[in-house]
Amino acid sequence: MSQDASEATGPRGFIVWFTGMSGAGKSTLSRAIRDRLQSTRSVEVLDGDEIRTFLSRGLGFTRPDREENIRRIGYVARILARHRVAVISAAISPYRDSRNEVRRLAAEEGIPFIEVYARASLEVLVQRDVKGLYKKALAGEIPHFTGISDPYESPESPEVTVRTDSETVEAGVERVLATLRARGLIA
Ligand SMILES: Nc1ncnc2c1ncn2[C@@H]1O[C@H](COP(=O)(O)OS(=O)(=O)O)[C@@H](OP(=O)(O)O)[C@H]1O
Ligand SMILES: Nc1ncnc2c1ncn2[C@@H]1O[C@H](COP(=O)(O)OP(=O)(O)O)[C@@H](O)[C@H]1O
Repeated sequence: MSQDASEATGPRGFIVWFTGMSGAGKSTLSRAIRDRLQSTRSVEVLDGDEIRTFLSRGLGFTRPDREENIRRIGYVARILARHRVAVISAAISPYRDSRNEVRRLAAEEGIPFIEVYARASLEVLVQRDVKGLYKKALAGEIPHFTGISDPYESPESPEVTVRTDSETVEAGVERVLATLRARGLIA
């Protein structure tokens, strides 16, 4: 049986939900935010790569598979947030409907949900090519590659947009933290 979260004490949980294309900076910003918060509270990063190894193994990159991946991450995020963890999700989550569904389910439980759009131009992403995937995708070697051979639906009204092609990591982190502070979620 699960513990009644209302019996626990400490700051309330919330979900910071990153979205953005591969190489946009979701992992970098998530880890930096975790580093800033972890001395004062419980915090967990749900990183795309790790999730796909342990929770969503076997899922690919078709729309139904990505939707299932996001549904699972959202489920775990809500469980953690219920127990007062600051949850940071760093999956691409390219579909607006999937993100909005996670937001809706969080809202049903009164869990604050902060959508953060990690945004950079395709030109910069291709220049960065952190994992060498853009080169392959542009050569037609990766079907369903987000932004090249698969859609990316940018958020319509994210709580925060971080332009990682023109802002420093530190500035992006500060803006996310400022939003959390303004909502009374962190000190
Ligand atoms: N076809 C295709 N499209 C996009 N990304 C691909 C693809 N194939 C492999 N990868 C690698 O998988 C990481 C994205 O997985 P996610 O779980 O975040 O994707 S999703 O949210 O389910 O859409 C993504 O990681 P990040 O670069 O950290 O975003 C890629 O490294
Ligand atoms: N302002 C910034 N914010 C985040 N990442 C940045 C920024 N400027 C440059 N980068 C670099 O861009 C890359 C982003 O990679 P990563 O965080 O793995 O992206 P993602 O998780 O979205 O795939 C890293 O090499 C990071 O150092």
